[in-house]
Amino acid sequence: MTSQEQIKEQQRVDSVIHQITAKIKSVSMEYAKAKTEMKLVQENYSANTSVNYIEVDDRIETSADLQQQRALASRLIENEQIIAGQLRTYQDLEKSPYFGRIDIQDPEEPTPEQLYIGTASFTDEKQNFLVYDWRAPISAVYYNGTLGDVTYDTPAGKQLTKLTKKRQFLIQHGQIQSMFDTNETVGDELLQHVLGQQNDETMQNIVATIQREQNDIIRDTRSDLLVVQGVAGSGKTSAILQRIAFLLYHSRQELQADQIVLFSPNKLFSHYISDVLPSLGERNMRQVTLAEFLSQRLLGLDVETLFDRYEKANQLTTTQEIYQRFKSSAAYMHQINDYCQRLTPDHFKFNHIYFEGRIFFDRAEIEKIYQSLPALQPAERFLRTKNILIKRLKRRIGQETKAKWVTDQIDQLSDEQYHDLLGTKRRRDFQALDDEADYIARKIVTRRLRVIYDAIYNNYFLDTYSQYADFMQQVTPPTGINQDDMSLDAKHFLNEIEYHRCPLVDAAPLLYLRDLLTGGGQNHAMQHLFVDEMQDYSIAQLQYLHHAFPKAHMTFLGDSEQALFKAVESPESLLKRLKAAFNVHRPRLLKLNRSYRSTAPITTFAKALLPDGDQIEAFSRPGDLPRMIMRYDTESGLEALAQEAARLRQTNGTVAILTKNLNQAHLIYQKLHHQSDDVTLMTDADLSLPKGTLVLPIYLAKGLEFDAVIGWDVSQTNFPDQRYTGTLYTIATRAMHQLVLMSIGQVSPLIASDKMPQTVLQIEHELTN
Ligand SMILES: Nc1ncnc2c1ncn2[C@@H]1O[C@H](COP(=O)(O)OP(=O)(O)OP(=O)(O)O)[C@@H](O)[C@H]1O
Repeated sequence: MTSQEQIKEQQRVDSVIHQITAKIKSVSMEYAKAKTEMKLVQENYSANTSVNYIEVDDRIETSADLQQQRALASRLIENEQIIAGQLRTYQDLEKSPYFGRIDIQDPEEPTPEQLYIGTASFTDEKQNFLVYDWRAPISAVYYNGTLGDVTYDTPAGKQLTKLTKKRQFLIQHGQIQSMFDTNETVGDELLQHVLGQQNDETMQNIVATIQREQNDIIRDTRSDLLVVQGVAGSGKTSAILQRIAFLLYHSRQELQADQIVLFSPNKLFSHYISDVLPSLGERNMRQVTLAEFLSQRLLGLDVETLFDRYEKANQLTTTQEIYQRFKSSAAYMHQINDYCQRLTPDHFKFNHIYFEGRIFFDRAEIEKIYQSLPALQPAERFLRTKNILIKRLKRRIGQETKAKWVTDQIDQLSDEQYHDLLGTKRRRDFQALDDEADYIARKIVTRRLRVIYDAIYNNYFLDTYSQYADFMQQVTPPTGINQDDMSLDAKHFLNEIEYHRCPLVDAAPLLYLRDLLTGGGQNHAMQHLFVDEMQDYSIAQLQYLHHAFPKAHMTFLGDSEQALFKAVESPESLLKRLKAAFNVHRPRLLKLNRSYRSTAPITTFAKALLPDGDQIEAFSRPGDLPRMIMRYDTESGLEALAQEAARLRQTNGTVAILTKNLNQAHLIYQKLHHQSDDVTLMTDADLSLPKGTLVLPIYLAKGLEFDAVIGWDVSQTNFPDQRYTGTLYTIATRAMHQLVLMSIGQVSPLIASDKMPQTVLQIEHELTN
């Protein structure tokens, strides 16, 4: 490209930045004004809240006044937040106003038009677009089109235009660092540059370099079930986040960030991705891990986590494995549904409702209510039972108001307490003095019996656990286990419940049964459900999520090769199973085969670990060959590890030592942290990733990436057979720039196999088998 051309482009950059700076100035003034206004209201508000109440009437007036001020304050806060958001967007644009340019010529136009694309739109005073948002319909051409005739979607339908030029820019601090014209989606030069950089503490947005197949995921607004199977490092997580930003832009009026929920693999990951949406001027969606979601819904129980499962996964007997598979299947959930539909009223397991240690509503009474109702859907019948119980509770409250303890309590009330009970009522609202006393008595009894109301409201009168155990005893078992085995398992489940524990595999089925019988548990407001690392979810769990968010469009992303303890399944068969389980209309499967995270030598090694690794395409970024270091006892292995970690740290911001399990992570940490204060042991409770040397079990590193990775003890003892292929592959693919593997004793046959080309690994010692 001629330097003349670059000078011209730089002049445009300068001119746009000049206008952005002017805009920042005016918005800053607006912001300062909004802040002052806010402060005034706040001062006024706190002056009012310290008023002494003398008369009830005063209090009512003051509180109306306060309410008005509160509403005003929240409006001002909202306004202040909007302006602050705009300011942040302009400040980002000021450093790098855009990253792309397209020249397009519409059929009826004599000359092409030049459009510039950036992370947000920017218009001049006459509302001419100086920068187009990357999510605008026309911007799709930048990501999708090669030069020539192209079409793009608009609200009015498909539009045809001719793409005559596509130019990419790297602009930093207002200066064009490089620019290229390209016919590709996004040229490799820019991608090389971005991917070669050191890892940041949090993930970056990828809008400047989105690839065509990623763009398909981001801009899909049609599918109700979008399944993305992508190899490690192919940008699945990145695509989710840009997709959310796109959806928020696309449906600005109807969709709010808190109507989108993302299930993420762990809390570290939640933090890791938390900057992407704000960097695109959007609020973050809701984020939750499966463990958090299940324990919120099963309050009082200690629900086994995926991490507990990883730690135990290889201790399961064959029969236990059959249970696990069965309870993870759509067939099991289907049987729960059938069971609930067929359940006769005399098979309901009701609980007594207790009050202060004594039975308040007897289970027999509840049973009778339920049985007396017409044969409706279980949930409807349950709701009616609930309403009758609440009516009876109200009646009991009415009777109790006459009790002596109530009159005694009224006599002892202070003025303040009395007014408190009166609430917004005034003396003149009552016809007679008795009415007022009655009102107060009711309030007192209602407060005391509130726990009963809560118990009814929360369905505590159904013994869900016994009901689920009853289901297990009736279920048709799969081949390999019989009815007696299922009964034993039901006993085991109830025994766990005694200790307030719930096995992970039972959590979703249990909740499903509870929801079907009680009619609860569904959130109809959620419009999009995203599940990252879907290979770690069972179909039963996914089905429960679909039930819990019935209106939500689903986007599930995963890599079956990274399943840490599950057989690999082809994406097509997975989609088929999901389609059958979910009853969706517009399912779509997309695949991402190109891996961007790691250097080409690392990806080449990682793909050689897999039986069907050929489909993985390495991005052509050069780097060192992965190294294999062998030692023959743990002590010298740990020595070598310490040296290796220190060596890698000299050139890398983060070095992660990844282990198979928590015990091994502890062992390493014990040894290393005495030698260096740069070492951190990461646990499930950690929320952020520091720089330095990190030690963590692989399941906590899911979805994350590090400058350098040391895979600890990839020996035959630790990784004996193909059940560990997924684990090893996941370890190797966490590395961006450098990968070292260490083995104590003979190397795992997964690595030391005939299939592994000798050229993909640099070996420090000869392999012994
Ligand atoms: N189009 C792109 N432009 C720039 N960087 C990209 C692009 N696509 C992916 N990357 C980078 O590649 C790395 C891997 O992306 P991401 O974590 O989204 O992949 P993933 O498929 O979710 O990986 P995994 O399944 O292994 O966790 C990230 O650093 C991401 O920023």
